[in-house]
Amino acid sequence: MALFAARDRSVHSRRRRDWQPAFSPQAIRHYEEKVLLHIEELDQQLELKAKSGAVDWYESVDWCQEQIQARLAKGPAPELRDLTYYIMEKEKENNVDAGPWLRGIVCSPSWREALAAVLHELVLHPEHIDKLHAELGDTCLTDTNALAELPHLNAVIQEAMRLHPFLPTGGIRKTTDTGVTIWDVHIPPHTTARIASNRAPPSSQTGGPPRPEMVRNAAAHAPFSLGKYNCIGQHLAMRMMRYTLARVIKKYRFYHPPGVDGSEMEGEKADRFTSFAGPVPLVFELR
Ligand code: HEM
Repeated sequence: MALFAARDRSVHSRRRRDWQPAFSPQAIRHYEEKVLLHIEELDQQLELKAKSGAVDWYESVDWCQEQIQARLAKGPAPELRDLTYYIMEKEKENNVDAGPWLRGIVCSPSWREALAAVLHELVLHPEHIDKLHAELGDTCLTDTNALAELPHLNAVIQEAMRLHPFLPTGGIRKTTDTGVTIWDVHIPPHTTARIASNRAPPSSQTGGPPRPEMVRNAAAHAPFSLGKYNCIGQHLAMRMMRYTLARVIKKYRFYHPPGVDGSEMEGEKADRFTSFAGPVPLVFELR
């Protein structure tokens, strides 16, 4: 059973405690060496295609994921500093075969779709591409601390995740023996509830990312969910996104090819974004 599906609190906490060391800052620093190699490969793919016209963003990301799938098929590197090996070994102790759903996470639609959302919003609001390019300036593109300090880069990522939530309907939660009252609504005991994410107005109405003056309560935006079941990979995911975007923005210009307007990811269609699997055609040009 996948970690997030473990509804028994004590089972979940025990398994999550086992996972925690795999997401410690030291462990993440170690994976980053590998992540940066994959970003380098993605960049090479983009550069090749930039020379030959339109690029479907997913096609390049899929290529990277195929490389990861192939590596997983060979079996994870048998050392405890390898994320997949560590988790599979820990889950074996819990009698769980983590292989199938771990593959789902590592090749997760979450971060690739979050990145597609950022690129989509940037193409609709290209003035932010220029602003990000200026903000990046001489920043070292592999310095995670420096990238984490860039306010516009982080605001753009957050705003794109708000407009295109990975889980538009929120995660599933079950009430305990007493039920729960939220504002004036009582949810009875032992009831499964799905919490709707904040429905965001389309970016054409908000003027695109980011609009700090529109933020009334920053805590209302929780793209990685909250509490004991929140995303354990969120710091890794944010770092991967910052590295990838910094590289792409620094090196390329990108826009929709003629006849494409991005409407596939807007309006009502955006509500189905989680399962969005269509092409995201963008033209990439070397700066
Ligand atoms: C932008 C990228 C990502 C987004 C938006 C995201 C979002 C989420 C959300 C909303 C949840 C909570 C689900 C719930 O409430 O039931 C979750 C859980 C989880 N995520 Fe992520 N995630 C991302 C990337 C990752 C990565 C890169 C990893 C690991 C390498 C990861 C591993 C997990 C795990 C293991 C859980 C279950 C945690 C638990 O139940 O204790 N996620 N994620």
